[in-house]
Parts: sequence; C-alpha cells; structure tokens
Amino acid sequence: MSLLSAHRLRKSYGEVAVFSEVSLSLAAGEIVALLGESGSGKSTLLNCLAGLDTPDAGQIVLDGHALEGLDDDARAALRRRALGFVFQAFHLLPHLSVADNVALPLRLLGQRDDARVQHMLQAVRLDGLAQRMPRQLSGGQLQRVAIARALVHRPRLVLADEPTGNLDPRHAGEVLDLLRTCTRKAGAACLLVTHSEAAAQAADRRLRLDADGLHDA
Ligand SMILES: Nc1ncnc2c1ncn2[C@@H]1O[C@H](COP(=O)(O)OP(=O)(O)OP(=O)(O)O)[C@@H](O)[C@H]1O
Repeated sequence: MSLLSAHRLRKSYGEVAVFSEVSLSLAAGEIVALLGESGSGKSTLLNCLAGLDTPDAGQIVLDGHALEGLDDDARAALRRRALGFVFQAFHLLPHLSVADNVALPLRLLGQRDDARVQHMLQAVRLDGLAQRMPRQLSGGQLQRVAIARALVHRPRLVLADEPTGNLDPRHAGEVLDLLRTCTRKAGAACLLVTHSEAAAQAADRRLRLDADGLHDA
C-alpha cells in the first residue's frame, strides 16, 4: 500500500520555477533517497509533501488523506499523527530540555511515555544528555535529538532533510540503521534527502530531482 503519493506537483516562487511534473509513491517499509543539486527544490518538495507548503499544482495523498481537501487544522492533526519530520536546521525548541524536545510529538498527541523517550535517546546515544538544553549540544548531537524526536511517536511517514549532514561516519551509519529499523518495524516509509553517497546507497531506491521532475538515480 502506498503511504505517500504525489501526482504531477509543480512549484514556483514568484516567477522562478522550482520543479514541475513531480510524481512519486512510497510504499510501506521502504526508504527512498532523494538526491539533487543544491537549489533543485528538495527541501521545498519535502515541505509540500508534509503539508507545510502548498504546491501550485498537483495532488498529494498522505496516509490515505488528500492534502488539498484538508484545512490547516486537519493538516496539522494529520502531520502530528502520521509524520516524523527531520528538519535541515533541526528546529528544536530552545527552552525545552533534550528529553522534553524528544517527548514533544507524544505530548502533542496527548500521550506520555517516558520509557519510549528514554529508548529513543539510547538509540541515538544521547541518554546521558537528557536534561541538557539544546544550546549546550554540538551540531551532531542536535541532529540526533531531531531524529529521536521525529521517530518517537512511530510515524507512518518519515521525511528527513539531510539527517546525516552533521554526523561523522559512525554516527551517520547508526542514524541510517535507526531510520531503517524504525521504518521497517512500524511498516512506515522514509524519504531521505541526502548529498551523502553512503546514505543514498543505504536506501532501497534513489530518485533525483531536477526541474522537470523526479528520475530514478
Ligand atoms: N521562501 C522562498 N522564497 C523564494 N525562493 C525560495 C524560497 N525557498 C526556497 N526558494 C528557492 O527555491 C529553490 C529551491 O530551494 P530548496 O531549499 O528547496 O533547495 P534544496 O534542493 O533543498 O537545496 P539544498 O540542497 O541546498 O538544501 C532555490 O532556488 C531557493 O533559492
């Protein structure tokens, strides 16, 4: 079953066309790498797929729901339930501890599961830093917090924007393993923007974005 499908998406900023004719389908259990030159629109596409930005044309169906038929509240509810997003700039909340940042997706769903938060922190090797504040972490540690936060509520779809960009090869390998394990175990799907050859090779398939759409890479 397709967890995410997009059909003929087009996006411009003013007069500047970013992409057109973008179609894709992600099946349960698969990890797909999204490649493309800097500026080709990978982050823009991820934002559109998450319902955080709106394409100028085309349809997106996320976990069985057509995004264009949903108002802002319904989109936000779907995002909270079904989606884990690893932002390129992490977007951790600066006034919350590491543990509270990771717990946030659960809290937004009205849930509390300290054991699950602890498990995710262990999985990204940050269990010793649970009470630190984000400003007290390195770039690679912030990135691992963002990954734990994206996976803690067992989302059906994980959209990850360069999730290994700040990590050394060992930590990058661990994060990719974690994304793979969580994706497979939850029957979820993961779309992973990356410039890393190792990360691309760890995916089940690779797609390249350019101005006229997505192509197998
Ligand atoms: N809010 C915006 N307003 C105008 N142009 C934008 C906006 N956001 C992105 N762009 C432009 O859209 C294009 C695609 O940007 P995007 O960040 O999606 O690329 P990317 O493929 O993710 O790049 P990178 O690999 O460098 O992160 C770029 O030319 C960028 O300058």
